Amino acid sequence: ARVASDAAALLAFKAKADPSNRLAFFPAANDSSDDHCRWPGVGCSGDGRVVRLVLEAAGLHGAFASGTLDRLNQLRVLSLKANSLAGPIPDLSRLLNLKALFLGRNRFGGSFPASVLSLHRLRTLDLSNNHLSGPIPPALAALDRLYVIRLESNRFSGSIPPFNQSSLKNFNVSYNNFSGAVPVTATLSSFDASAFSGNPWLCGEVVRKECGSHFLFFHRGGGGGGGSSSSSNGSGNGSRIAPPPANTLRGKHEEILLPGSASPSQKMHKRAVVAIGFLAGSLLVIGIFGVSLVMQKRRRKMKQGEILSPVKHNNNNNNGGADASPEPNVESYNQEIESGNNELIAAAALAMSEEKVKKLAKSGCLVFCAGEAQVYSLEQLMKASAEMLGRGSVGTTYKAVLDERLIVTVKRLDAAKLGATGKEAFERHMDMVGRLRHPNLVPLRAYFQAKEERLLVYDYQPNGSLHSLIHGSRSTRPKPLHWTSCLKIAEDVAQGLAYVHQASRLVHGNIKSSNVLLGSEFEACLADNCLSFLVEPSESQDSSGYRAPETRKSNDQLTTRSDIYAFGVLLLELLTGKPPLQQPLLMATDLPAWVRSTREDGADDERLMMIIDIAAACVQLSPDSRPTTWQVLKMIQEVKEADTGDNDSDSASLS
Ligand SMILES: Nc1ncnc2c1ncn2[C@@H]1O[C@H](COP(=O)(O)OP(=O)(O)OP(=O)(O)O)[C@@H](O)[C@H]1O
Repeated sequence: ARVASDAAALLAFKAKADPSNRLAFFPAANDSSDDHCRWPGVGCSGDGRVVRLVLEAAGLHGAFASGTLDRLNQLRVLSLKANSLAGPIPDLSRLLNLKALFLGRNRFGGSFPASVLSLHRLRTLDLSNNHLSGPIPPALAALDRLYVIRLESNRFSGSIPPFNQSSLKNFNVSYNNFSGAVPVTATLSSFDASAFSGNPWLCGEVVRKECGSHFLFFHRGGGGGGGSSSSSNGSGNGSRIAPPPANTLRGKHEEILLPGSASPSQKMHKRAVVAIGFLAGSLLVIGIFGVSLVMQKRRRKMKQGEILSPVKHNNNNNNGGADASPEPNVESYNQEIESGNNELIAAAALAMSEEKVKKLAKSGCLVFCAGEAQVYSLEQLMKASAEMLGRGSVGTTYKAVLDERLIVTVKRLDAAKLGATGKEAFERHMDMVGRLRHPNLVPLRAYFQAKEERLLVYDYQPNGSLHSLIHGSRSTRPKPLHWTSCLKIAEDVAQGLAYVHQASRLVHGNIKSSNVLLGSEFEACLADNCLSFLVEPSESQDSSGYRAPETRKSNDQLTTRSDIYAFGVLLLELLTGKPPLQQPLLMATDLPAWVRSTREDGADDERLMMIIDIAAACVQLSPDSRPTTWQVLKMIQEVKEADTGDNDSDSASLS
C-alpha cells in the first residue's frame, strides 16, 4: 500500500507541477506495481519506496502543491532545480529522511519554508535564485548536519542567523536584502566575503565593513538652499537621510505604480496596484484564450509538420529604435484578434524551410547553457509557432511557442551585422553569458551555431519592455511612472548590472529601455546581455543616446563605466519620460531643475532629488568621475531606505 501511495504522490505532484505534461509518469495498471520506479528521475529502494526524485530543468512550470511529494517519507534526495515552479514552497515536515533539497532556479515566492527546520537529517539546502522574501529563522543555525546552505539571489531580509555548524562548508547568501552585523562565528568567518556580497546593508568584521557609520552619498554643497540639501536626523556622525515631508505627491491619479514600489499614499496605491494586477490578470487570461483560438485556427489550416513561409510583419522595426515598438503584449494580441488581423500572430516558424532546418540540425547542435538539460531539440524549436517581435542591432527576435506551452524568445543573429567573431570565440563568449543567472537578468538558455546560422534562446518576458511602459506602444498610451516605481525599476536594473559586472566581469554594452523587460511579477530584467562583443561598432548606432562619449566611435571602449553612463541616461528617461535623444545636454547642476520641471509628483521631495543626483553622477563625461555599479546600487538603496524609514508598513512590499 505504501508503494501505491508513493506512486499516487508522484502523480499528484505531476498534476499540479506539470501542466504541459512533460513528465512521462503513467498510472500503473495495478496498485502493487512498482512501475513508478522506472519513471524518469525517480529512484527507489529495493522495496519499491521512492528515495530519490531528481527532476532538474524538466520544464515544470506549475506549482509544487502541498499534500503531494511530502507523502514520500523515505525520500533522501529531492531536486526540482532549474524549473519554473511558482508559488510558495509547501510544508515538507513529513520528509524526515531528506538529506538533500535542491529547489534553486525556480520562481518560488513567499517566505522561507519553516518546515525545513524539522528536517534534522538535512545536509544540503539550496533555495537559491527564487523570489523568496522575509527573514531566515534563527533555528536554521541549529540544524547541525548542514553542509550546504545556498540562499543567494532571493529577496531575504533581516539579519543573518549565527550559523556555527562545523559541518557547514558551502554557504552563500549573496544578492539578498540582509542587513546588520554578520555574527562573528568561527564558521561564518571562514567564508569568503563573496558569500555575503550584494547585501549592501550587511556590516561587521566578517564582511570587513564598519557598522554604525552610515555613509551618505548625497553631499550637496554647504548651505543647501532651495530644499536641495540632505537633511540629517541630528545624530551627528551616524547621519541618515531624514524622512521626506508627507503629501508631496501630485497628480497621482495619472501615474502608474508598479507592484513592489512604495508610496507615501500607500493605501490608495495598494488599491490601484490590486486593480492593475486584476486588470493585467484578466487581460492575460483573455490574451491566452485569444492566442490559443488563433493558434487553433492556424493549425487547422496547416498540414501536419508543414513549415509556413514567412508572412510580412506589419510593424517591422528596422532600426530597433525608439518608436513603433512591436511589443508582444497581451493588449496588442487582443487588439489584433479583435480587429481580425491574424497576420501578426500567424507568422512562420522562424522563417526557415524544412530542408534548411534538417541541414542545420546535421551541422550543429543546440547547446544548453549553465549545465541545464536539453529540454527541446533544434527541430522542435524551428517548428515552433513563431511571431516576430522586432529587429535590433544584431538580428531579428522572435517569440516561439513550443508544444503549445513553452514560450521562448529566439534571436536569429544576422551575419551581416556581426563582426568576424570566430566559432570558438563565439562559443566561449556564449558559455560565459549563458552562465549568468540572476532574477534581474533575462537568462540565455541555449545557443546554436552552424556555418551560416547563429541563434540565441532566451526566456520570454511576458510584460513588455520598459520602453513601451514609458513611451507607450502601438496599443498602449505613454503614462508617467510614479517616482517610487522609477526607484524600484532602477534598483532592479542596478542589481542585474552589478551582478554582470561583479560576478562575471563582463560588460553589458547595450543598456536601453527596450532592453529592460518586465517579468511575470513586473520585475525589471536586463536583456541582450553582453552581446555588444559580437557587433561591429557601426552597427550599434541606434542606441546612440545611451552611448558614453568615449564609446561613440568604437565598441572597444565599452567598459563597466560606459554601462553606468547608459544607466544614468536610462534613469533620466525613467524620471522624465523623455527618450535619450530628447534629453537636453545639461550641466549636472542644471539637471535637477529640468527633471523636476517634467514631473508632476514629488518635485520637492528630497528623495527624488537624490535619484536625480545619482543620474547626474552617472552621466559625467569623464569615465573616471562616474560611480561604480556597486556605488550606484548602494545609493539607490540608500534612497529606498530613506523611503522605508518613513513608511514601516511599506517595507514588506518593497523587494
Ligand atoms: N526575452 C524577451 N521577451 C520578450 N520580449 C523581448 C525579449 N527580447 C527582446 N524582446 C523584444 O523584442 C523586440 C526586439 O528586440 P531586439 O533585441 O531584437 O531589438 P532591440 O532591443 O530594439 O535592439 P537591440 O538589438 O539593440 O537590443 C524589442 O521590442 C524587445 O523589447
